[in-house]
Amino acid sequence: MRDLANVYLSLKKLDWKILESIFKNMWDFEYVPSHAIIRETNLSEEELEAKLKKLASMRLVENKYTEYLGTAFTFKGLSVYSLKRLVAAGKVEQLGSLIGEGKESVVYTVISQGKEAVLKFHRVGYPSFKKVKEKRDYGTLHYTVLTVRSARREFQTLKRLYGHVSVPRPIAWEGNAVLMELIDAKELYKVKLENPEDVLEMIIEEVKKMYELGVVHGDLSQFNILVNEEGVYFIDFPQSMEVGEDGSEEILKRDVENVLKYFKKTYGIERDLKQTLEEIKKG
Ligand SMILES: Nc1ncnc2c1ncn2[C@@H]1O[C@H](COP(=O)(O)OP(=O)(O)OP(=O)(O)O)[C@@H](O)[C@H]1O
Ligand SMILES: [Mg+2]
Ligand SMILES: [Mg+2]
Repeated sequence: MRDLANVYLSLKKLDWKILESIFKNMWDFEYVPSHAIIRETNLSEEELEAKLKKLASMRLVENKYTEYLGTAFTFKGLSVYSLKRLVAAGKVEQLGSLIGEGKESVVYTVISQGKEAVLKFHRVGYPSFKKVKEKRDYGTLHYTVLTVRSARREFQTLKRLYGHVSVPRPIAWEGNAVLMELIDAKELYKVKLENPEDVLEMIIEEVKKMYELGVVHGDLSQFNILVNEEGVYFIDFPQSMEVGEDGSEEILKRDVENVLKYFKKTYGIERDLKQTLEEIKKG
């Protein structure tokens, strides 16, 4: 994913058409059959096969021969195509630098409407999709469909919270990519707080507001809270849940417990879990 800009620039019009066709059809096929792409691109069988081989050598697609030739996006392929859609929509002008590469995402800075912003590419279930498939029954959906869902969930949750809770402003969502405001702040675990009691209160206040808006973060910890002089910010929402959804109370408890444990371990602050949860839930 480090060479995303070069890959992007090397793709020709016809390559983009093929990627577009895979995107359109990936909801219905684990491997999109070549005939579906041929119908949309007017390429011959031989031309398409040659193109798909080239795209596979660039690690943008994975081809599979069964009764017919089928193809599916890799994480990189879906990401570069999602970027293309954001560029086409006028949301991204320039790709910046890679600022984070984790299990579940690759995060870049970009220039969006003249300002620096964050572009997060989701990759849930990648690369061990087979395991995911065994655990929960997704039928023959390709894992790329799951990454799109995860991106959509993050975008929708940010939209719901922005303006009420301290989260980055969501700008756009395409494919597995979420474009949002860049927060100039550091992860909580990297910072030595001078006023940890106040910061903990601010965090609990925000969790309470989220709860009032019907959202449970789902992955709250010192890694997904950013802090600067002005306050605290919450990021990383693909696991977010609706209040009232099955299991959401347990997840809320885990979220709050993570935060309280961190403040106890790092700053020796004692705050009762049960009481804190009651505070969050009382209107
Ligand atoms: N809006 C933002 N502003 C500034 N930095 C951000 C923003 N969004 C993400 N980051 C940075 O990118 C990192 C990864 O983002 P995020 O936590 O959303 O993804 P992740 O999938 O949890 O990554 P991981 O696989 O490491 O768990 C963050 O820890 C943060 O450093
Ligand atoms: Mg994170
Ligand atoms: Mg995460």
